[in-house]
Amino acid sequence: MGSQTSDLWPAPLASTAVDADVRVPGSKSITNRALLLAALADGPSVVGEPLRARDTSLMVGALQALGTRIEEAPEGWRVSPGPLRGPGAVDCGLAGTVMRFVPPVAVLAQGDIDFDGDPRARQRPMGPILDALRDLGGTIDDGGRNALPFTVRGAGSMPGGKVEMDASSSSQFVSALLLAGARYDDGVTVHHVGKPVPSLPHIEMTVGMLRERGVQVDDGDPHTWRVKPGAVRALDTEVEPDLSNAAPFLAAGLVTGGRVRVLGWPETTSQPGDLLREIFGLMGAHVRVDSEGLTLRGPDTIAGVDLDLHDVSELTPVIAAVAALATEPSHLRGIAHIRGHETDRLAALASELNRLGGDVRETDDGLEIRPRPLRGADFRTYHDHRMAHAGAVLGLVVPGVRIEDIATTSKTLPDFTGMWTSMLNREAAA
Ligand SMILES: O=C(O)C1=C[C@@H](OP(=O)(O)O)[C@@H](O)[C@H](O)C1
Ligand SMILES: C=C(OP(=O)(O)O)C(=O)O
Repeated sequence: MGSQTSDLWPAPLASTAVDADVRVPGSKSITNRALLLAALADGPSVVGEPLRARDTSLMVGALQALGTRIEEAPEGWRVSPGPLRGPGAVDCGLAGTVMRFVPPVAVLAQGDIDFDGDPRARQRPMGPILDALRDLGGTIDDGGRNALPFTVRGAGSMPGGKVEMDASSSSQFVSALLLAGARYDDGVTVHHVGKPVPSLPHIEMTVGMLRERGVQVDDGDPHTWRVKPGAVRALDTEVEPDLSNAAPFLAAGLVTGGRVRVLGWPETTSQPGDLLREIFGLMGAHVRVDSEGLTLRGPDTIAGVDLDLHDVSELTPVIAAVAALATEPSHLRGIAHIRGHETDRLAALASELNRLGGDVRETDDGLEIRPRPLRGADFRTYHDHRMAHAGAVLGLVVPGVRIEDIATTSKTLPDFTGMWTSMLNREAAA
């Protein structure tokens, strides 16, 4: 990969301060939860304004493989639940939300469901969720790998009950059990044991979306979540813009000292990307939300930050890119688990920022970034959409950055290059 020139995208340099309105498509995390809950619901519903990207197509394909009908509707996708059944095959691609969220549904199907994904997907942590499903009464044949590929031998129902699980390597293990748990005979009680669970806002998103659909969830005790058995009510919804995918566009305003407005920023949200307001504010940006959206105005110089990103770890690549352009050192902490994301993001960020002449050191649980003048080079992305976003941000101000496999952005933003170019041409990127 990356050895051929055709794989390299010359990242556009910003000739002036960016000044643009941007519309980002729907949230990956909300779209895939809404689809899955619609497939488990007591009637048909519409997922409006969904994200249409690789991760959400994979979720659609997975649910269809289990017997759900999903069709185009004027507002988005109409989901008609059917009896869950195998045999079937699920391609997880590199989507954490598919490989973690769908097996707890597959145990409810009648028949065998085979799961596999991209080569890197086979290395992403799966053990805790597979063990938990077995403890709750499911049968999974993984050849002793505790990882993809595996077969869920669906029995048509699932006992459920109480389970202990170490979710320190991904919050998605907890979300996965909660999302399907209402359909288990005894519901589900998940008790986390181990180092702190990362990305807690994503678990809060899961709990909120379950409650919106009438599912009773008790999250009052520390490290414990209880879902009562019962129906998941069908609900027509509209997906919010993906605030994590807004990160590179806002960063463009920040690093060029320009202005970027992300249209339709929700007033209240469970998305961790909302924390960008605070984080980019600490880095010197002026940020304001009004009825139109969020407007960021970039500073003359970028401040260094010392941040624990445990709760918002998917924002790390773009924050690291901005930190490399600051006037002071930064320390990003609490993110050991992102070594298990699309790639080992700590290793990838250190290696690519240093390839551009940066001075970045990996720590056990984060990165130390000491800004240095950067120079153009080929920026590797390791099949990671957010590495590509980081490279594009750097390329705005560092001449000669070429990004390997920019198409990897299709995981969550198929038209990333179109949106990026429109932003630089001062048009609203729709
Ligand atoms: O539940 C979700 O939709 C997600 C949870 C988080 O996973 P981790 O807890 O593995 O970081 C996040 O990083 C990922 O992008 C999406
Ligand atoms: C970690 C991420 O994705 P996934 O849902 O595949 O875990 C991400 O999008 O940053």
